[in-house]
Amino acid sequence: MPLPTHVKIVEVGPRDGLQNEKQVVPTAVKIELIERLAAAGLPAVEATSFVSPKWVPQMGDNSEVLRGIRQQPGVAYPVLTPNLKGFDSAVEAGATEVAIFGAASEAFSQKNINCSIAESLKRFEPIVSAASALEIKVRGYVSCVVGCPYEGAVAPEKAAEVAKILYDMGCYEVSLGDTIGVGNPASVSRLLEACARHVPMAKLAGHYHDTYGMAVANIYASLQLGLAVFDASVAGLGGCPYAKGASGNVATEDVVYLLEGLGISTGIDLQRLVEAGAFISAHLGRESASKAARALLAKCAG
Ligand SMILES: CC(C)(COP(=O)([O-])OP(=O)([O-])OC[C@H]1O[C@@H](n2cnc3c(N)ncnc32)[C@H](O)[C@@H]1OP(=O)([O-])[O-])[C@@H](O)C(=O)NCCC(=O)NCCSC(=O)C[C@@](C)(O)CC(=O)[O-]
Repeated sequence: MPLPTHVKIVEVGPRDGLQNEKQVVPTAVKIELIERLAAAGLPAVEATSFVSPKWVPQMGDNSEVLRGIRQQPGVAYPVLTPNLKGFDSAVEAGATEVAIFGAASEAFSQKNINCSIAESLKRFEPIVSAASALEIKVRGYVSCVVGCPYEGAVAPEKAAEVAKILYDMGCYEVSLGDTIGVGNPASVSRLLEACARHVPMAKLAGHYHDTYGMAVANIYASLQLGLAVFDASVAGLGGCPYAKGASGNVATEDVVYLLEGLGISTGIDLQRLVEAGAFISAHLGRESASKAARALLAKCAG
């Protein structure tokens, strides 16, 4: 199959990236990061999550963040909503796109959102109905699509089953989360083949963490199967608070560098993206996890 000519990147750094940071990141820094990412050409920047602040304190300023962004036309700013309470707060703060997040592993579902997979799917139904009435788009996530930190390997069919339910429920796209980054091109290809038997490939996205350094290889394997939407996190920020040891998402800069090399358009200005990554890395007081960003910054400096 020929590679896609255009790929959409969903930037998840301000949410998935920052949610695991121990130090409190000021609201103004989060807002500036989101605005820099949108200015770099990202078509979607996941801004925050309306989860319990007891569970994820870093996202406790969700309303201030969402209200504070000077939104650009044509850019989506989705937010995570685990239940109707979160959805209502998100709508009140002006959300026009939300994401619901389930899992392919029972143990992870319990640890992450305190209920079983079946209960979570029941909980999502009223969110999707309410969103549909308000013409709010809903994206779906399935976590632990390759492996779970508590249960080990996850069967591709299990991930596909949950992806199908989310898609049939009304999610416009389902993002497949390799939450702990254990996938490799072979296992991710098996996963995509299983999911594409139930959900059109054009409605799936890849969300690959880079724990074992396989994320870029997994994206390349996914492109070969026709996948054209990928989640990524600027400077490779992140990890999940309920998946110990998992590293950040694949770095957005690395994905853009790969895609540019393959002649695939993204609409993203790599230089401005690298500057956004340098901005948040300087704030966090550490070097970017993106190899492409580090190389480009060194080239500029030298
Ligand atoms: C789902 C809950 C809320 C259940 O948490 P719970 O404790 O079972 O909730 P509850 O319904 O029993 O309510 C308990 C208290 O929480 C409050 N509450 C209830 N809901 C909300 C809300 N939405 N916003 C604010 N407050 C809320 C509620 O009002 C009540 O307050 P109290 O009466 O005790 O004062 C909790 O487990 C939670 O917030 N979990 C979120 C965990 C999380 O954010 N994980 C990271 C995101 S997922 C991820 O990163 C993976 C992904 C998407 O990136 C893809 C991948 O990589 O795989």
